[in-house]
Amino acid sequence: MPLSLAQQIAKLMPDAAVIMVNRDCTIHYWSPGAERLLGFPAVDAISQAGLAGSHCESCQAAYEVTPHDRLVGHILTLQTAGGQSRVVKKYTMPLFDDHGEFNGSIAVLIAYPTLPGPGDSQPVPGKPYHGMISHNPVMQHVFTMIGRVAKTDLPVLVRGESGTGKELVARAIHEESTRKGQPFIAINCAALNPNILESELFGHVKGAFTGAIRQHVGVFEQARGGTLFLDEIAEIPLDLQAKLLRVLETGEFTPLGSERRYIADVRIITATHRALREEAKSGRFRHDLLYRLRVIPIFLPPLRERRHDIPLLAKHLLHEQAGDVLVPQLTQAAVEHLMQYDWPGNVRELRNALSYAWVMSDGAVIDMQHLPAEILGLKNTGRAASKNTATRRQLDRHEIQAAIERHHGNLSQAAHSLGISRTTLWRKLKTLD
Ligand SMILES: Nc1ncnc2c1ncn2[C@@H]1O[C@H](COP(=O)(O)OP(=O)(O)OP(=O)(O)O)[C@@H](O)[C@H]1O
Repeated sequence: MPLSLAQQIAKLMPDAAVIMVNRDCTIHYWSPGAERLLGFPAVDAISQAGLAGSHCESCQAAYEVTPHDRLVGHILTLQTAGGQSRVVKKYTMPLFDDHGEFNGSIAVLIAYPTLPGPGDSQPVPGKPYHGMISHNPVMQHVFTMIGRVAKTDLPVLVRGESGTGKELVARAIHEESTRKGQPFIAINCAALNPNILESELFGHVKGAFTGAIRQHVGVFEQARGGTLFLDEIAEIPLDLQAKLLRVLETGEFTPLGSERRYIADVRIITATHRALREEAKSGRFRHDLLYRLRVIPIFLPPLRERRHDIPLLAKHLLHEQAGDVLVPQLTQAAVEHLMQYDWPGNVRELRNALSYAWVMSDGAVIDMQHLPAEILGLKNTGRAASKNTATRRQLDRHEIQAAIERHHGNLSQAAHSLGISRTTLWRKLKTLD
């Protein structure tokens, strides 16, 4: 192994982290610059296979080097030994022996300087921040990240279970950025038929395919100058992933059936509930697209991991729902049940449960018996069945209205979030007048 080569690079670039890995990808050299930039002493780093798997997805991407890796200036966020986020540019060069076999690799990481310093955005714990409320430290860190990344155009990937607030984060970044005032367009890649997804993204000209009776402007064009939020990005088919990658690389897109290329002047924010690295490992997601999209990863913890937020959130959501009308109070017993439940649907489920409870209560006090059966730990028996049709109708109306508002009138997305088809939603809207 040409250790002296790594040492020479380290001498040449004392501020950079110079890391050399063996053919089995264990760390063989860790420069003094790496100690300073990443905070891990060389004695801890050497012989480790990628330090950081346990606490940071992108750390693995930073240290792990495969025979095919040849990364030129990829921007990554990683965590230092002290738990700070650090944005770096990563360069990697695989090395091969005389027989052409992979023989380790050298990685050089340099601090990426364009992010503003801490303190630029000052969310206050317990106060709403772009519609989100929390006093959980992880969420507070997310709010701070939002303020910082908003000052750049770097691609952000938001990961979190359904209903954790991924779209709210994307909107907040847009609102904090200089693109504020320009369009924010959200599209759910899972909700659309893969056959029309390409046209939804890039648009098509009249006659581009059978049934294309008129021109269609895609979301890349609709969001021009603003932000494009691609939700459930892991669900896009591989051939479309290749096309999206090309757009990100060239900064241009071509509508289906068109000869013309357009500049893609959008900031891209993506979201998924899946572990994209795992998707990439299993071949369902392109590695190169993953690296392009996940420059700044933001992770949203599920609600069951921040239970202490539940009373605060419940109050906030009831306030939002009741508006200026009398805001119902939750009894201690109701709060306790809310805090014990696991919330697989996260904040969205909490919102729906409160809508339900509000309808079931007298509107002034919500007690435990007003909560949905699953939250009380009851099986879905008589209680659910005994709901009378009138209440069910009211509840549906409220849920549906809330879903449509949340998705800004987009019925497909509203239907998706309610777990019903677009046609069923139409039918319900008709019966509910
Ligand atoms: N921290 C929060 N404070 C207040 N409301 C929140 C918070 N997080 C989420 N919500 C609310 O929860 C609901 C779901 O949020 P959002 O649509 O952003 O989630 P999501 O993660 O994008 O969901 P999905 O992946 O299913 O699209 C919305 O009504 C949103 O207003």
